[in-house]
Amino acid sequence: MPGDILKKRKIAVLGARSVGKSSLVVQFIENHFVEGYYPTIESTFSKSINYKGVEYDCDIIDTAGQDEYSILNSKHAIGIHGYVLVYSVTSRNSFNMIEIVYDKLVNFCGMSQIPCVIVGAKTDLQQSRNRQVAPDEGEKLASVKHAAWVETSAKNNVNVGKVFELCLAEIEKRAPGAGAEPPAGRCIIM
Ligand SMILES: Nc1nc2c(ncn2[C@@H]2O[C@H](COP(=O)(O)OP(=O)(O)OP(=O)(O)O)[C@@H](O)[C@H]2O)c(=O)[nH]1
Repeated sequence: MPGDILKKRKIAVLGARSVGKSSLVVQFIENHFVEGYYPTIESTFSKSINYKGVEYDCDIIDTAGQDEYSILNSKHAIGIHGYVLVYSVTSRNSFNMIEIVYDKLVNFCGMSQIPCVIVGAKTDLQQSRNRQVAPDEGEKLASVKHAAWVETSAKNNVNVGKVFELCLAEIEKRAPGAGAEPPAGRCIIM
């Protein structure tokens, strides 16, 4: 049965520096929160994710923080099935970076949209520091970009698993034949 075949999916996590990309990935993979800040060069993690009864063998690529002048690394666009674009709800600049990174990706891929989830991270800090990005701004940007959107706290483990479920949902709804059973006796594209 097609549902029994392990499907490989590559997900890249991008966004400005220090927005919490690594913390989100580490919380998801290793179930703990990293308090200190250790700038990432690049790390790849593997995890099997069950989504709608199908087991997906996922590579999650945690990338170095970007700024508006960063050149998109082709490794983060070629062979990637879906994207997690992270901003911090306490940083307007990091929110502005989402559109810049998104536009670089669609230009590079030559597509009008990409499977993507936009993540507003560090919601636990909204009380102590000023929240700079309102939830409806995140939601609106996501709707313009045909992306999913969610707010998270890696520290309190809020919505961390949901990020990757939403990403798989975005990938699968654009997959060839999505929503339809593959015709019997034909090849299935993995
Ligand atoms: N309070 C709080 N702090 C967080 C959260 N997520 C990350 N941090 C802190 O924010 C800082 C940066 O987190 P990282 O996960 O290293 O950020 P990053 O985006 O991977 O950073 P780069 O590797 O530079 O791109 C660290 O001190 C984390 O402990 C969160 O949900 N809540």
